[in-house]
Amino acid sequence: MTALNKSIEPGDSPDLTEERASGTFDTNAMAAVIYGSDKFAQRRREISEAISKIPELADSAPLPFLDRFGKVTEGSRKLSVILENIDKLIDPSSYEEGLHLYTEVMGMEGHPLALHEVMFIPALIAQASDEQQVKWLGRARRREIIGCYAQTEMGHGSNLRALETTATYSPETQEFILHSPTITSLKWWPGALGKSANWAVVVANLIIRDKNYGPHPFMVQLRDEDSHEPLPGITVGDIGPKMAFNGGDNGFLGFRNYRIPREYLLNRHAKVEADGRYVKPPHAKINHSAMIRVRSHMATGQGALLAHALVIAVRYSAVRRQGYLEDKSREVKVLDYQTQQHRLFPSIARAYAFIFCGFETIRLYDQLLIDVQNGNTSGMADLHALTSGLKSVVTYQTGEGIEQARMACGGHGYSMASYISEIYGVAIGGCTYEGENMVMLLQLGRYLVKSIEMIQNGKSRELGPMVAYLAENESEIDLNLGPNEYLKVFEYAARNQTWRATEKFQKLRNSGMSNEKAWNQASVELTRASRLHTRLYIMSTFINHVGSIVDQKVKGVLIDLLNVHVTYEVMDIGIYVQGLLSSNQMDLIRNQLYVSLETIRPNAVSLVDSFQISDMQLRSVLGRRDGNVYENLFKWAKSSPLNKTDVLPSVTQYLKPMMEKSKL
Ligand SMILES: CCCCCCCCCCC/C=C/C(=O)SCCNC(=O)CCNC(=O)[C@H](O)C(C)(C)COP(=O)(O)OP(=O)(O)OC[C@H]1O[C@@H](n2cnc3c(N)ncnc32)[C@H](O)[C@@H]1OP(=O)(O)O
Ligand SMILES: Cc1cc2nc3c(=O)[nH]c(=O)nc-3n(C[C@H](O)[C@H](O)[C@H](O)COP(=O)(O)OP(=O)(O)OC[C@H]3O[C@@H](n4cnc5c(N)ncnc54)[C@H](O)[C@@H]3O)c2cc1C
Repeated sequence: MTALNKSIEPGDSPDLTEERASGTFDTNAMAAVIYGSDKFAQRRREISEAISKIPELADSAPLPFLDRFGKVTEGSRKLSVILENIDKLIDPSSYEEGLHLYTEVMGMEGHPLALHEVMFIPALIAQASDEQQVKWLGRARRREIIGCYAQTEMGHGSNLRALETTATYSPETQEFILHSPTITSLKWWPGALGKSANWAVVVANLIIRDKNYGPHPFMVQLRDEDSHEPLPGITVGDIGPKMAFNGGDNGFLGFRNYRIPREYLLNRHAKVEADGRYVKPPHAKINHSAMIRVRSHMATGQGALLAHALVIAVRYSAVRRQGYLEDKSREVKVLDYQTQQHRLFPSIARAYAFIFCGFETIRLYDQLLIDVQNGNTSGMADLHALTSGLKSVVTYQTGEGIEQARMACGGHGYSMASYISEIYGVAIGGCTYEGENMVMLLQLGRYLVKSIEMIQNGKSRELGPMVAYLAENESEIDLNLGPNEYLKVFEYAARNQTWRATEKFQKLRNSGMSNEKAWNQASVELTRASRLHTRLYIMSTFINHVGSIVDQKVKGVLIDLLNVHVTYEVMDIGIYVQGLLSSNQMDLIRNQLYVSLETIRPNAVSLVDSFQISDMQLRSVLGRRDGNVYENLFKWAKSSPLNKTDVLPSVTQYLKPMMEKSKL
């Protein structure tokens, strides 16, 4: 019996055992749905089992007790153990298996290869020519070199057109000269840059004969491959502690007229010939493909983070007893309170929705990658708009859900023993990285405005499938018919808001205001339209995915979860549907939501168990699979370095003399 399936083990908390017994479906079958196939769900369990057999892969101390230096060292130590044992643990050619291995062993804190896998290698795949891939990709995959993705500068992250780092072409020597002209031009934030990476994909403005061709990606060696010392002309270091990711070394980087060969411009799409002739890429934004890739993966990634926090909060809520309902002889599980269910269950639904929606988005990205490799860039604008909105909505809602999960654990949720604050710190980083959320919502807003303009110009037929609803008229809503009717409510809200925001923008512009000023004055309304459009997409992919499930018991509980989702989401956007739904209909939906919370209640623990996050990965005293929270909380506190001695030196040095003095 593994520690991961829904089976009940001797010594488990009776409260959790009771919860697992009330589940109506097989958690392994649900895990197969969550992880895309039974085969991969099974592989995850096998990998977790294999990890548990290598004691050196365990944390050397609870991570919250380590200082920054300890966390960075711990990440590198574990990486070396992983690599010594890699063939025993995973199929090294599988990205997904690698991701599971790293997530479980490393925890949330970050490690030297995170950006290497997530951005550096993908940037080489998308932007390096075949010849360049022969030169670098194999070395990167074999981890002979460690890379990062260095784009953001101290002064500019969102506005890529204002980046200051230059790569000036010298036809005489056939080199690019990289230079950081100001303090604000220092690269700032790239993960793994500070201390780990020896190579980087650096984004710099390409200058040829005084003409600026805009940001382009260059392959740049930063450190000596033997000594790991920075190369002459390179200034590099760590930017200091952050809200989270403190086992990672986000860094700064400056160049002093640093020369690289002409062949180091990643030239799958844009080229500079020896004489300085520039060959344009097939699409102006093709250099942004590494960002599009990460944004496409963020729905699944954030869904997993939300799931992680919910495993902790839901299990803990089933063992935490506080207060009374009808039976005054025993306190109730806090999970029985309607307020607790309302706090947690819609987030369980969102975690599932984000994961399912992520499947579809990754499929769209993989298709785009193939199309672009074949010279067809026509899908780029659609996917850019979609993923811009999606990363913004899922990161924001994930942050909200995790914070509610923390509060749902009361005081112990505030302790690092819950691990929730670490998950929160990591998740909300996503609101900022890969494009600040407001900025990205406005990118989608721009696309929505263009779609409305097409309708106004009689070109509705040319609209893509995801925006076709903007041209439709609303129909009668019968809310007894199920999720598809709720989808229509969302379509109404998104359509109405998109038209209103566009018309506001157009009216301001037509009044003589500049395009930019009119845009700025309509921008809050535009971001609202973008959020509604994105939430509609999430809901529709959730509905479609549930419709495709074969296992009837799994499908049944997912339909219950879908009912939580659609009713909660529609209540949440009440202000946008006032013209469509009567107050009687709103009351009906509200009541359906409360009924659906009760329906989900017996399956709540099984739904979070199905994420199959091992205790090692969970790193939470409150969320442990066996539910034995209290004795382990005491053990955890006793392991605090502060408890190594009864009397601290700071007490002897400062507090005792103070108290002695006060006695006189
Ligand atoms: C795989 C596992 C995932 C888990 C990850 C966990 C690990 C954590 C790792 C964290 C790593 C973090 C890395 C980073 O943060 S890297 C740096 C990311 N930086 C950004 O995202 C910068 C954000 N800014 C931008 O993307 C652009 O500058 C912006 C889109 C905001 C504006 O670009 P620009 O000024 O150049 O363009 P315009 O606004 O003028 O638009 C011109 C037209 O181009 C279209 N456009 C813009 N971008 C794209 C694109 N990428 N693809 C297609 N089209 C694009 C835009 O819509 C305009 O079109 P129209 O003229 O037709 O309207
Ligand atoms: C954990 C983490 C990891 C990161 N990893 C990397 C990495 O590996 N590589 C890398 O290159 N970078 C990395 N970054 C940097 C990240 O990509 C940028 O911080 C991000 O793109 C936001 O840019 P900024 O910091 O310049 O924010 P700013 O753009 O300065 O945002 C500040 C405020 O201005 C607003 N704003 C800006 N422009 C507009 C506009 N046009 N309209 C309306 N409002 C606007 C924003 O909404 C925000 O409220 C990382 C950042 C974090 C937090």
